[in-house]
Amino acid sequence: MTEQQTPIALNVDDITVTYNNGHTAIHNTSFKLNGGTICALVGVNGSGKSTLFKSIMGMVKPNTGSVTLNHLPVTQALKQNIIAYVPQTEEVDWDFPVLVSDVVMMGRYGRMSFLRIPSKEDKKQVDIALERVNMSELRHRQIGELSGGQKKRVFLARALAQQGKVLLLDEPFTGVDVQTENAIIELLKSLRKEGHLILVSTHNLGSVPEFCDQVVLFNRTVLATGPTKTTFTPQNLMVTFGGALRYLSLSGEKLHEDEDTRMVSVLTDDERAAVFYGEGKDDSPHNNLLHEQFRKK
Ligand SMILES: Nc1ncnc2c1ncn2[C@@H]1O[C@H](COP(=O)(O)OP(=O)(O)OP(=O)(O)O)[C@@H](O)[C@H]1O
Repeated sequence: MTEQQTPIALNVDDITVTYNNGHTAIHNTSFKLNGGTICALVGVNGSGKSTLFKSIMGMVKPNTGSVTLNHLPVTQALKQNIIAYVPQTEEVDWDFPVLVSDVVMMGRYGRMSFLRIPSKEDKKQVDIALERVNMSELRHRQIGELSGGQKKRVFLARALAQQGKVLLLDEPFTGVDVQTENAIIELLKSLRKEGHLILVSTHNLGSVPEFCDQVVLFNRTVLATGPTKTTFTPQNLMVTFGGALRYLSLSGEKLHEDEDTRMVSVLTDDERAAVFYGEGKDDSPHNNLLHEQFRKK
């Protein structure tokens, strides 16, 4: 079977990760996703989202359980360039003297010989990737000279140049303006149409129903997973955010097709998605996180 014909599938099967210091960051975590999906990974700070990404990428080895991509173990999937990862901005050394186009070319390394001499095809894919994230004009800039949003787009371009059908994005919207966020969302939607499987962690709850068709609600293990319409409910979000979430309004399509609208209210298109929180005196990290989101509006 050729790469194009292979149905895309990610299977995380009962993984547990304990770091060397004895901390079990995630446990008994299982979910399955197929191509043509954008899935949101949602959870409080420290709930283990990055650890989950790193486990899928084989950067952290689970103590138990397994991750397979297209029924292949991660190590083989990586060799076949099936999967690309956009890490959190803080995990990258921005002082490293390298040009934007060089960073994007790194996405092609897995397809080059050990001499790493770019072919015509490599250069073409870098051009296409830069164009798709609207960064062609800045291709000769040093990476350290870019703004936060531009850096995100360069790393997205690197993942696109890799031409992996599975994309993992760790908080791609943190520190980016609304225009850039919308541009990234539109790009992800077109990748979904092309059959990509996209798993994206985000703290921006309001935009999840706008572009994610699946969700994984997470706190060290999967709390709920399934279609956004039926899973991204106020009740499930209450559980995910430790009960700090008092009231939630979501824009986008109707979340419930039946009569039971529960706490979900549907806003008109021009109303921005909004997440409201109670005025309680709860100073827990959960509550502070939610208030922080509210302030950003
Ligand atoms: N290398 C490590 N060694 C030991 N503990 C770690 C390591 N990396 C992360 N942890 C711990 O594992 C837990 C999960 O961290 P992780 O970064 O996966 O969470 P997260 O959900 O991505 O958080 P955030 O939303 O803040 O980015 C945290 O308690 C963190 O302190």
